[in-house]
Amino acid sequence: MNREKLVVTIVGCGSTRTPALIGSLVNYKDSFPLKKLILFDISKERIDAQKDYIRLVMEKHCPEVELLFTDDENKAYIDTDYVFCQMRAGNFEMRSHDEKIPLKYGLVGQETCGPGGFAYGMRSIMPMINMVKKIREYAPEAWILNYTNPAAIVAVALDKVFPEDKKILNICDQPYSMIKSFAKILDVDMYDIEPRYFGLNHFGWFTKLYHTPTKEDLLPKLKDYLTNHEFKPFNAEQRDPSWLETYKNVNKMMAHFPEYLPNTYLQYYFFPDEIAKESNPEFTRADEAKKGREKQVLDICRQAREQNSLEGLPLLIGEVHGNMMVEVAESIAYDLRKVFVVMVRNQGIIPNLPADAIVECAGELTKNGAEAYPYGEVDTFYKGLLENQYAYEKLTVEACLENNYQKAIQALTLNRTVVNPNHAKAVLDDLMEANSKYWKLK
Ligand SMILES: NC(=O)c1ccc[n+]([C@@H]2O[C@H](COP(=O)([O-])OP(=O)(O)OC[C@H]3O[C@@H](n4cnc5c(N)ncnc54)[C@H](O)[C@@H]3O)[C@@H](O)[C@H]2O)c1
Ligand SMILES: O=P(O)(O)OC[C@H]1O[C@H](O[C@H]2[C@H](O)[C@@H](O)[C@@H](O)O[C@@H]2CO)[C@H](O)[C@@H](O)[C@@H]1O
Ligand SMILES: [Mn+2]
Repeated sequence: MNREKLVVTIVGCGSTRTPALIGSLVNYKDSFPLKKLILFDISKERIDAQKDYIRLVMEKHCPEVELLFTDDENKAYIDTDYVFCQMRAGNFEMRSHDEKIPLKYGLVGQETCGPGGFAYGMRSIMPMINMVKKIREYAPEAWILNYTNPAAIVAVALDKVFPEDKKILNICDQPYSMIKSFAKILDVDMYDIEPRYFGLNHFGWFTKLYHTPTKEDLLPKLKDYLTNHEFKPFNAEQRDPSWLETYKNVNKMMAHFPEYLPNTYLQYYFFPDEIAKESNPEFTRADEAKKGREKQVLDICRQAREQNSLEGLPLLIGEVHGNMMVEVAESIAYDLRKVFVVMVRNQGIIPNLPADAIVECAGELTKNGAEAYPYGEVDTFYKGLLENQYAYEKLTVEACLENNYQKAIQALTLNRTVVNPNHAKAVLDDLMEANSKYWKLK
């Protein structure tokens, strides 16, 4: 395969998902060949923590690829073709506040949903806007593939600020991860499943699962299986308890609404009280991820640095996040028209939802970006849920861009995990205090 070699920049390379992303780039080096890999982060400390492992892996598997590690945003985007963006404004320290503060008020504490997702969105919007501006200074034609969360809020903000920039694609790996889990249950190849899907990011439903070799819709068969089997992720043996609980709640949601298969994130919007009550305010997902993935990856990187070799160390591969990032870029780079659940401006894909909503639906990734399949109108139940959630997203972005406290109260009051304006005010004031370094509303 003789494909043009590319320059890729990873923003937020200090992410503990980066070593596995490097493994995915190695995995796909023939079909997504690199000329240069630029690894950028604002924290030199976090770059240095993983640099040796990454360098050793690339020297072993892709010695021809030029590597640049930098904390200088004026070096990060020179001649780049693809920007993989995975920053976390405020790091896990602020994620922990996002997840713990709402629990003080009996509200869901979560990374991307509810008041935690609101606060995270308020922190992420300006750094993401500044990043796009900086990229466009150096690489006006580069594709910006954004994974930074909360993707729903970030996507609405970037679309509002850069409406004419056609080379920004926001992406979520949860549908991809769920399809991988469906494939294991159905005993088919995940790449033979072509989904149909509708909703917003972290707030959507699978409606069809076409098996491309037979054209059969496998969703009825999967739903039948899930009536008497717990839904488990494909990699259940490696997942932390909170994720297993999350996947199990899909069964619970389908008991009420059996028509479509819900994204796991809908659990927070249908069962907010139960989930808040079952949460441990001393040990939330941020703590679980630090104890799990973060510790495992940093230990491997530390050993590589100390021994200056990969001896006895695994080649980490991103079975979901990393592989998907590369497959998305590959499909765009070489116009492969691969089908993903993508985030696009609605504009009639779902005619009875706001045209400016950023919806999640199935589509093909081409050299011009996502070509979404028209979905059609959604029924009243879903329309009510989605219009309410999009109004929350839109008001959150406006509150941030206008520093508007009242719009923040409206956004949180609309959010299905909050509802009561007394709770909205209490949690907003507490989150604003904790986030005073990042955002302030008047
Ligand atoms: N879209 C999806 O489905 C999906 C999937 C997985 C992770 N994520 C998101 O990816 C991001 C990374 O999460 P993680 O846990 O892998 O990473 P992490 O929290 O381990 O590290 C994030 C890195 O971002 C860096 N950073 C912060 N602000 C930055 C800025 N302005 N410019 C450059 N770098 C900056 C930090 O220094 C840190 O090294 C988060 O936003 C997370 O929610 C999204
Ligand atoms: O709690 P974390 O930090 O482990 O993951 C939060 C992210 O969860 C989703 O992505 C998951 C995916 O759903 C899961 O199955 C597994 O493969 O890891 C993925 C992340 O690499 C969600 O889509 C993201 O938005 C969250 O940030
Ligand atoms: Mn996601």
